[in-house]
Amino acid sequence: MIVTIDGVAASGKSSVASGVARALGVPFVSSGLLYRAATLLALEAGLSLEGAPALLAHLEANPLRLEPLAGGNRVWLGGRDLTDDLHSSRVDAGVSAVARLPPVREWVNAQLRLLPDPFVAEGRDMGTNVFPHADAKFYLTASPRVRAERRARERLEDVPAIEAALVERDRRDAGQSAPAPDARIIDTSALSLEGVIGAVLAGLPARTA
Ligand SMILES: Nc1ncnc2c1ncn2[C@@H]1O[C@H](COP(=O)(O)OP(=O)(O)O)[C@@H](O)[C@H]1O
Ligand SMILES: Nc1ccn([C@H]2C[C@H](O)[C@@H](COP(=O)(O)OP(=O)(O)O)O2)c(=O)n1
Repeated sequence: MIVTIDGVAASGKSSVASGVARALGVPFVSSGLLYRAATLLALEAGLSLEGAPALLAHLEANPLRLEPLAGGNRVWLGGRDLTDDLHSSRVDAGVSAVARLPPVREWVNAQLRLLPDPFVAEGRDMGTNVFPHADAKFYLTASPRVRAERRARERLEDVPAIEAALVERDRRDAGQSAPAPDARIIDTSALSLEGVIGAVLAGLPARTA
C-alpha cells in the first residue's frame, strides 16, 4: 500500500505524512530531504548547482542514504547524519536549482523506488511521476501567508521574508509540482494539523485505512 502526499512548500506535507503513517503503522518517506542533501553536498564542495555531470559524479562518489524512520526521516552520508543541516536558508535558496536537474531527479527517484511497500511518501511528484500507481493520492495547499506564519514558528526570520522566499520557491518548483489528476486536494489554511491528518485518513480507500 502506497499513499502519496504532495504539495507546495511548507503546506504541512511532512507533518501530515508522519501523522498518517503513524495511524496506519507504516513508515513515511520525505523525498525532499534527498534533494536538500544533494544541495548541501554541492554547496559544501563548492560545485555549481546547475552543473549536472559534476554534481552527479559527486553524489555517486558520496552516497547518501535516506532512513525513513517513523518519528522523522534522517539522511546519512556514511556515518555523518546530515538531517539537522538540511533546513537552512542556504539550502532552501539552492534546492530548486538542484531539483530541476533531470539526472538528479532520476537519482532520487531510483532510490525511492527501491523502498519496500507499504509507506506514505511526501514531496512534489510522488503521485505523478514516482508512484503513479499509488493506492491513494493527496495534494496539500495553504495560502502563502499561513505557510510563512507556520514556518516562522520554527525559524528566526520574519514572516514577510519567509513568505517571499516560499512564493519564489513555489515558482521555481512549479514544473514538478502539479497535482496528480486523481489526487484529492486539501486546502489546509483553516485546518489544524490533526484536522488535515483526519481528512487524509477519511479519504483513504476502505482496504487501505
Ligand atoms: N494544518 C496545520 N495547522 C497548523 N500547523 C501546521 C499544519 N500543518 C503543518 N503545520 C506546521 O507547519 C510547519 C510546516 O509543516 P511541514 O510538515 O514541515 O511542511 P512541509 O513538509 O510541507 O514543508 C510545521 O511546524 C508544522 O507543524
Ligand atoms: N519530490 C520532490 C520533493 C522535493 N522537491 C524539491 C522542491 C523543494 O523546493 C525542495 C525541498 O522540498 P521539501 O519538501 O523538503 O521542502 P518544503 O516543504 O518545500 O519546505 O526539493 C522536488 O522537486 N521533488
